Amino acid sequence: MISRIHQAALDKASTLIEALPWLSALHGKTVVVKYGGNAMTDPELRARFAENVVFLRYAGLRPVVVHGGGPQINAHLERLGVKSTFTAGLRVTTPETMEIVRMVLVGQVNREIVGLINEHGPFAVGMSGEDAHLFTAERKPALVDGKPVDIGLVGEVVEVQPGAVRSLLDDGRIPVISSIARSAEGGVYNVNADTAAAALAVALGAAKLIVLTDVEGLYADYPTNSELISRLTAAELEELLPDLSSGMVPKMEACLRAVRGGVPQAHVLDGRVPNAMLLEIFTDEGVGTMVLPDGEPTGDDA
Ligand SMILES: Nc1ncnc2c1ncn2[C@@H]1O[C@H](COP(=O)(O)OP(=O)(O)O)[C@@H](O)[C@H]1O
Ligand SMILES: CC(=O)N[C@@H](CCC(=O)OP(=O)(O)O)C(=O)O
Repeated sequence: MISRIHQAALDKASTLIEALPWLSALHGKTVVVKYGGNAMTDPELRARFAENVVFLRYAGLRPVVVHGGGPQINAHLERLGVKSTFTAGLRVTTPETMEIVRMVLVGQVNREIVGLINEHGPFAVGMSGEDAHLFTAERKPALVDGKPVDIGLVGEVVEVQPGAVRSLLDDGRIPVISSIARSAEGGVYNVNADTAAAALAVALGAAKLIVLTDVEGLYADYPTNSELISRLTAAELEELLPDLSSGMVPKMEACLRAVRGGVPQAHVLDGRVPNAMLLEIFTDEGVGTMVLPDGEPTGDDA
């Protein structure tokens, strides 16, 4: 008879075996993980996030982290008494705000993520999206009721030169990238981190884009309904986009951009759930919302 202790050990072994097809399919593949500021507020969860990323690296994948830090920027602006507003989910960015955005993302948030990953070994190397011409952006107005509104030094990534990131990956490192871009004219732009992550996933030919946030995934009819949409195609998402509200708009646009750009799967996951990334990648269940290319079966018609 199998004792209870043995049963627990057997269950662990089956969980490991369940991961085998995914380990095999994703070996050597690049996964771009967007780590949102709202998913990094709890120190315990930040440590779990770092562990998960290092796990992916040891499991033979090539993880790349692109991070935001909206709440951390807000806190710093508040301390300095600088007012900041958002239009259509994007921060109105004056030259003074830009200096602070850059300082917080590159000098504070990036350093913290790099430090947490490197507690496990010499893996993480921090970069700003400006470095080695990684991201070049053009100034982008926000769209309010279909009309363009100037929001200052906010950019849309128009060119990605992923060479430096590829070299780091080839060297076994984990690139950790802040969502700042250079402008072709020599300045810097504040770019939404979801959009930057999608652009990089496309340029690297990543196998997955994973966006970590502070909700389970995409809800239908938010906020009246919290029914999770677990799978949808790019075309289905495109239809939903005009009805989405601010926080989710850049995230779902990023998933659409990634999938339309050739990334086979884009996911929005709950960063508040410990090990959500590992559950998504290595188990049969899957969690959060998955966006697939057109023509792929979703849950409803699979
Ligand atoms: N349809 C929706 N489904 C889920 N969340 C939504 C939806 N529409 C808007 N949201 C909001 O978007 C937020 C996530 O965006 P945001 O706050 O910008 O996160 P992050 O800092 O991770 O980028 C959620 O906390 C939720 O309040
Ligand atoms: C243009 C714009 O809005 N940029 C964002 C960049 C950081 C970000 O995207 O952070 P999250 O991922 O935590 O939201 C900002 O200034 O807050």
